[in-house]
Amino acid sequence: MVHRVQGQMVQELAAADIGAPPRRYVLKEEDRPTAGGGVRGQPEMAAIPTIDVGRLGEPGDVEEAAKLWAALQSWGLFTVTGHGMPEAFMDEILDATREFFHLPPEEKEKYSNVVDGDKFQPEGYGIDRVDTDEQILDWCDRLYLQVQPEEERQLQFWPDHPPAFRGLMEEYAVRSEQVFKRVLAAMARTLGLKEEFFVNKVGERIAAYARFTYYPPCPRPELVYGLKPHTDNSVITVLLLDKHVGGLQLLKDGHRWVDLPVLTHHELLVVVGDEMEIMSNGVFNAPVHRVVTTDKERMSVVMFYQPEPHKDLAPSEELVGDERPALYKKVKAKTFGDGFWDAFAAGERTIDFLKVKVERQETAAVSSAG
Ligand SMILES: O=C(O)CCC(=O)C(=O)O
Ligand SMILES: [Fe+2]
Repeated sequence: MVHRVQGQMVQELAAADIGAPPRRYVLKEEDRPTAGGGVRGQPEMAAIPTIDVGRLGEPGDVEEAAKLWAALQSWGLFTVTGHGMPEAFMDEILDATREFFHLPPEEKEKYSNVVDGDKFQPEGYGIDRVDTDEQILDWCDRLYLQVQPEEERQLQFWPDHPPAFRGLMEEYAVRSEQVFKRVLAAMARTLGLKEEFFVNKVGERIAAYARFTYYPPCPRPELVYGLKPHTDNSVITVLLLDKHVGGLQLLKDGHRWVDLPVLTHHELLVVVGDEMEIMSNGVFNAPVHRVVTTDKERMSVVMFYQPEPHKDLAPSEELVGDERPALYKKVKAKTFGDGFWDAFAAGERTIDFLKVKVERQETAAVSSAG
């Protein structure tokens, strides 16, 4: 893949008071958030289920587990309470994120994701990868860091400012992983499997990546995406969202965009990712989602949990049978993870881009005709 010169930081563009977003950001009419009419397409507000993760795995959690199952089947995501994180701590993380993005450009560029002149690499600060001149760019800047396993941290990309940033992220990595593990155990149990089932599949040295996204105020929100439609490159994703400004939308039933509510009570959001879709043989599906912008700045801190890179990703045998043949081919976790960046730049799902879905011949039709 040829890496083009990476574009400008969106935050600087927005600060230049340009009136309208440059051509590189403007969506084709049919892709705009307003397609379907009205402000932001006037999507409906999703009634997202809330799961108390503190209750999952405790005696008598039957009701909570049933809610989890229903949430996964109808939405592929849910909000989370009972995560044990103090409110002040969650606020501090979002405050530190805001402080980082509000640093002068030259301070942030110390952590640039462009190295050797024009070579993009995922970790660090910048915009997402630009592969072609035709690619329509998202209205956001981001900082991307591997946080687990600890030995894999590339601390040269971890901001020194604000000074609290590193300590907060170290603690958040631990606490967020607890949520991840609890949810993973509960998901296995909803399938009648042992609670270690998925944890064993992904390995003990789970990879966690943090994405801090900054969506600058946009002068014409109806023309751009904050973040284009995608599914997550994760087993599951744990999100800490801006508690003042919304923008996250979900594609429901394959055709209508619904707004996710602003989470004002220190809830987290958990989203099923592509790797879980494959491992569960499509019993759990990764929801397509996107972010639309407004005239206000917005932030999110998102943790992607991925299997150890050498692990195979494949439909679990326990979830494959005559009634439900394997829907996905086996692929190395690392191949899938690397493929995500190509797919994302191209605006495609990794599962489609890497052709991981099993193409079934029309055997039923043939045999019934024969
Ligand atoms: O900013 C958000 O609300 C969601 C971001 C997201 O979907 C992602 O980082 O994968
Ligand atoms: Fe996402």
